[in-house]
Amino acid sequence: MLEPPVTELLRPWLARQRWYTSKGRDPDLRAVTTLRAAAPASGVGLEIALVRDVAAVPPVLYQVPLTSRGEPLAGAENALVGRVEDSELGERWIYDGCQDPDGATALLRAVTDELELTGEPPARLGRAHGHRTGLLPALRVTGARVLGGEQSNTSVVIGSVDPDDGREHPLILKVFRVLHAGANPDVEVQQALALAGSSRVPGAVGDLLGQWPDDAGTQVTGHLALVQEFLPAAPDAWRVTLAGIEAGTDPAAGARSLGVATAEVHATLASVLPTTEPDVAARARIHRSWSDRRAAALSRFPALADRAEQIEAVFEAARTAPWPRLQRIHGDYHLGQVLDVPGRGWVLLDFEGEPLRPLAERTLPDLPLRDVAGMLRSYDYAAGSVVLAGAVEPAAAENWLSRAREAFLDGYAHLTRADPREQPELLRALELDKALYEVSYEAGNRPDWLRVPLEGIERILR
Ligand SMILES: Nc1ncnc2c1ncn2[C@@H]1O[C@H](COP(=O)(O)OP(=O)(O)O)[C@@H](O)[C@H]1O
Ligand SMILES: O=P(O)(O)O[C@H]1O[C@H](CO)[C@@H](O[C@H]2O[C@H](CO)[C@@H](O)[C@H](O)[C@H]2O)[C@H](O)[C@H]1O
Repeated sequence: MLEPPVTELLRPWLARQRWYTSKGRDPDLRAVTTLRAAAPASGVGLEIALVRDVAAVPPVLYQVPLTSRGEPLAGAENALVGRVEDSELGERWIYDGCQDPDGATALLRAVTDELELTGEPPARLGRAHGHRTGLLPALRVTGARVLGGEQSNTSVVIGSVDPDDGREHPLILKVFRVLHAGANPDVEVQQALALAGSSRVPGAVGDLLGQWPDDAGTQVTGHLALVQEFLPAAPDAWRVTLAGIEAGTDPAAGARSLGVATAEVHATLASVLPTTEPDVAARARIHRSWSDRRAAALSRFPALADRAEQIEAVFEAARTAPWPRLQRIHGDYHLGQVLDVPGRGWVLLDFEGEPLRPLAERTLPDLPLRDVAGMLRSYDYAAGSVVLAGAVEPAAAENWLSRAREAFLDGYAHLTRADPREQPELLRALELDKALYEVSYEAGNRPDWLRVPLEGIERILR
């Protein structure tokens, strides 16, 4: 027994985290289960608390790995969640398990199936299973650090060496914060690509599957974490692109090669994962999702009501236009999801899909042009953000944007032999859909950036 109970301890802390989805509103947490390491490494206990925020509509299930220590951990003040009184162990210091290097190491060991995590008996059953996909030697962990920045999940870079030859094998452990029943596309799609031999995603190492009771008490399964090869010294395309615009560099070569890389990934995905006909039901479902996004953006930004009819007309034109076969895609493709890896080229990350979209939708075959549209929106964001910052004149940014767009589309068309510009209704609807999603996303996360998708909507409607 802990005093205060873990849900009370977590309440104020969770509300301050970047990945908390109901910013500005207090959570109301219910304990779902706690997965505990059977034999704690180094005397530091790892527990994964699964807590449901029932104040959110619909309720959101969060994963919170915690470590429990008998003494404070020097230098880890920022990782301290709080102090509790444990009825068996006495006073304990509870840390964010991702920021505590022993916690991150224990999570890695759970993924590589060297550490067992079991749920609280008897009523709140839960369990986790590690699953190794890569042939890694027995590694010695040398350190762990959480990556900072704007992230929907928590990623920890883990240094490790092969004790036999001293070679370094840096790894990245991604802890999914919002959990869903079912396979997480970030695991499923990236592993499918990596195991097909694609160098366009990081090497696969393993994943952690969890079991927990859903709202109705039925045991469900979903992914808790993913471990991959970490690619050091690889800036993401967002940073590379911003530096390029500010320096006045021609974007054509980089954007074209990104178009080629995108088409290559789409081709591999179509060959290793199921594809489907765009039948009446699939078209209706996707068309409905566009209308839902329009409604969500309008409720976030009511002034958009003036544009509602024009927006619906764009969606209607796309619904009746010719559609290609549906297939698995990236799903939330933007410049921040691509690394520029020296000697390897563009490497794609984060196939989890849009965090604001239900998982059931994100795992269905979809329109590959959705990714093309996502990247075009991202070039628009890059141009918009340098103008917002006053770093580049609007006319120069506009000129840069049109070169980047055309080069990206040329690269994509070159490899696929299907030019997205030959499907203008669909491409326009998907760009508009993404911009509407961005209105909702920015309203909840970065209201100062709202101008960028709003201006994007105006441009698309023009
Ligand atoms: N395998 C990797 N190698 C190097 N950096 C990575 C790797 N995976 C993720 N990153 C870095 O971590 C950031 C966040 O990862 P991402 O998978 O996009 O997480 P999130 O879902 O939290 O946004 C990326 O933008 C990138 O900078
Ligand atoms: O990377 P995530 O999976 O967390 O994606 C979410 O956050 C992104 C912001 O970091 C957001 O992307 C939007 O902003 C980007 C610039 O920061 C821009 O390049 C993208 O085009 C734009 O959509 C993404 O939409 C959201 O799902």
